[in-house]
Parts: sequence; structure tokens; C-alpha cells
Amino acid sequence: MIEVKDLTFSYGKDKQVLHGLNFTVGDGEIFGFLGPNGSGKSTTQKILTGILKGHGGCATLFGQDISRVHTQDFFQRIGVLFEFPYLYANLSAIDNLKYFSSFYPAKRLRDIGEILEKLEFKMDFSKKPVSSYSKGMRQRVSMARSLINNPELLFLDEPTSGLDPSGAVLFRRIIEEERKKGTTVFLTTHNMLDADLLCDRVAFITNGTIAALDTPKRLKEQNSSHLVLIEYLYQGIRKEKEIETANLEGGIPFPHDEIISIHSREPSLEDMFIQYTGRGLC
Ligand SMILES: Nc1ncnc2c1ncn2[C@@H]1O[C@H](COP(=O)(O)OP(=O)(O)OP(=O)(O)O)[C@@H](O)[C@H]1O
Repeated sequence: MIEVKDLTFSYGKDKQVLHGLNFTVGDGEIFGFLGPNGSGKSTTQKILTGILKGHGGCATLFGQDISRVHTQDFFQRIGVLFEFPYLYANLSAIDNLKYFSSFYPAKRLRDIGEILEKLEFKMDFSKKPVSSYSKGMRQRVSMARSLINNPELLFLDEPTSGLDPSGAVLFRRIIEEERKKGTTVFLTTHNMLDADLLCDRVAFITNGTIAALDTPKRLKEQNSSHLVLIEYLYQGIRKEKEIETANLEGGIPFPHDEIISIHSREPSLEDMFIQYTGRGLC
């Protein structure tokens, strides 16, 4: 569905932000693009969706070079959820969605009421102006907007940002449902939980370069260090320490009066991100 080869991009003459990205996204795959602020995630999404021109290298979508693919037909086949919602503040959710629906042929369209219901959107709000909505509600309208044309390829930039935990669970369920229908999802995020729970494969991007790319499971298995979390009492104070299993061979290697518990700790995607890039995700 997506093939990207040696993709580069500069803002102006001397601000190169993408330094030769290579990745492919298969049909029906949920592909996570993970990186800290400023690493180049949104820039990549904007190039692929035709918002930014002037990239180097090449990229194909639906088997066609992106310099030629951004036609009306292409925009009818994709859905995009932007990092910052592009909604008309004076219009209601329903009127925003009616307006965006007018860009597509009727045969592509989903029922607005059904989508809003799926997004558990409070119906008494759907006729009030978007300016009165919370961030989470605007995000739901943005998600509805990205799905309105039944897209074959869905670009989601930080979909769960601004959502409370139950909203995030709902969005993940909806993204899963899209995948089951065969939709390809390009998920841009710095949310490790979303990536871990949803993605078939993830790319770690930092400073405009891909540091690692694999399934979340394989990335976590590559972690060479096996950690244990030890809870203990020392001089009447309850403490905990994380150490590598290998360091336990000669016994507990620090002063303690009593061991309360020892638990092995599975490496998280975030641990792996730090291992590959030397930095965290914020
Ligand atoms: N319009 C612009 N003009 C100049 N520099 C820009 C512009 N947009 C982004 N940048 C810079 O390009 C780099 C990559 O930005 P980008 O928005 O792609 O990162 P990101 O990974 O999506 O970050 P975030 O998680 O904060 O959205 C950053 O250094 C950013 O400051």
C-alpha cells in the first residue's frame, strides 16, 4: 500500500528534517510511526497525504508515485485525522460532517448518525457548535470526519491525544474494526500503549531517521537485559530496586534486612525505544 525509499525533506534551505526514510506498509496493516516531538512524524504524513511538496527520494501509494497520486480519486480513497482538528468552530458536529461529506460521491459515504453513535458521541451535543466542545469531543468529530468516506487507507496523527482512558479504549476499538474491514492504517504517535496494542509493525523515528522497525513483540524480545524488580526492607524503610537478572547470581547484591517480593519485569516498547535511540519519547 505504501512504499517509501530514501525519503528526505527540508523546511527551507538549511533545515533538513527527514534524512532518508525507508519503509513499506502492507495492505490491511496497522503501521505505527513512533517518535518524540519534532522527530519528523507529521512531516512524513503530510508528504504522503500531499500537503507538503518538494521531498527527495521516492514514495508510492496504491502503487503510484506520490508526485502523481494526489488526484481527486486518491483523496476519495484516504481518510486523514490531523494532529490539530480542522473543524469549523461555528458549525455543529453534524453540519461539519455534512460539509465534509459533500466532497465525496454518495456511494463512498457512511451514515453520519451511525458514525457519531459508534464514536459514542453525545447526541444532544451533535447540533451545538464545535466551539462549545471539549478537546475529546472535537477529537471524536475529527475521527468521524476521517471515516466518513469509508477510506481504504487511513492516516491517523496522534488519534488518542486529548482523550480520557475510556475514549482511548473506544478509539483503539474503532481502529481495530477498520483493520478487520481491510483498511490500511498509518498511525503516527508517541503513545507507546497505542502502538503496542494496535500495530502490526512499528518504526522508531528519531531526528528524521528510522532507528528500528519490526513487530512490537520482536522489538521487545530483542532486549538483551532481563530485569527483576525487588521490593525489600532496609533499616525499617520499604524500598524497591530494579536490577538485571544476571546480577542476581551471587545473591541480592545490595544491603537489605528482608526481601518482600521479586518480580520479573518485561521490557516495554518504551524501554526499547530508549535502547535504540538513547532518549525517551517526550
Ligand atoms: N512549517 C515548518 N517550518 C519549519 N520547520 C518546521 C515546520 N513544521 C515542522 N518543522 C520542524 O520540523 C521538525 C519535524 O517536525 P514534525 O512536526 O514533523 O515532528 P513530529 O515528530 O510530528 O513532532 P510532534 O510530535 O511534536 O508533532 C521539527 O524540528 C519542527 O520544528
